[in-house]
Amino acid sequence: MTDSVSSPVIVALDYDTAEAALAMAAQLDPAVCRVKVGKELFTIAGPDLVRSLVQSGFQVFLDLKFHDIPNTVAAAVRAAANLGVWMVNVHASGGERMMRAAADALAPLGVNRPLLIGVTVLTSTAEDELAPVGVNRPLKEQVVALAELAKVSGLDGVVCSAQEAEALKAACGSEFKLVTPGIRPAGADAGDQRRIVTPVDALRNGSDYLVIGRPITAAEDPASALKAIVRDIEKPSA
Ligand SMILES: O=C(O)c1cc(=O)[nH]c(=O)n1[C@@H]1O[C@H](COP(=O)(O)O)[C@@H](O)[C@H]1O
Repeated sequence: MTDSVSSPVIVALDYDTAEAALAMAAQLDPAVCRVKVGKELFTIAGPDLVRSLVQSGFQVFLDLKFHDIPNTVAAAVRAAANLGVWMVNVHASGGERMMRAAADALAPLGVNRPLLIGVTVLTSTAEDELAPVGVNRPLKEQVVALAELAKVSGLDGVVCSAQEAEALKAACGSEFKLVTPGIRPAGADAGDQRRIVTPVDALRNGSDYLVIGRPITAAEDPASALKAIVRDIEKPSA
């Protein structure tokens, strides 16, 4: 799919009703930003909502972070592609065979296939949370290792923190897409996120796409909050 959207921002539509998500989408311009449908909204509003956003002209990132046996994940990403989404993700920790099955399932769709992205280490995870789940190397090494595995498995890129973007571009090359949540304008509340970066710094580090939820959706005027972020990242010094 072509990059016809002017900003790298993906607005996370983390709402608990289809009406709220559509009301937010109505304030957004599909020529300026993309939208993300995650677990909460999809569980509530399902594929009809996704189709409706696609029909409104949005490039949709379906963020369901699939992690299952290869056959199930392959079928799930195929179902996502049939909804017309622009991007879909799986957990890179599901391993090479699972990721290859997902990539192989999308390959027959050619240029019309969604981008297939692997989640490395969630941006809400801090360094000291890895050992208790059995990961005994530094967080950045874990992110790079999962990204390299995603790349050899045929994925288009990964979800990571923009804190790791520079290391990942060096390890995986400039074409490998970096999708970075945990984005917070200076002074914004981190909430449950642990590895946060400002929009300007994220792009400087090499992020291709910025996933932004609460700094936009919880703002008093979400459309203005998005405009301010876009203005910031388009400044010549950015
Ligand atoms: O895959 C994702 O989109 C994702 C991965 C990750 O590591 N961290 C992360 O925050 N996300 C999603 O990105 C969004 C971030 O939202 P805010 O923290 O409100 O900006 C949420 O919808 C998360 O589900």
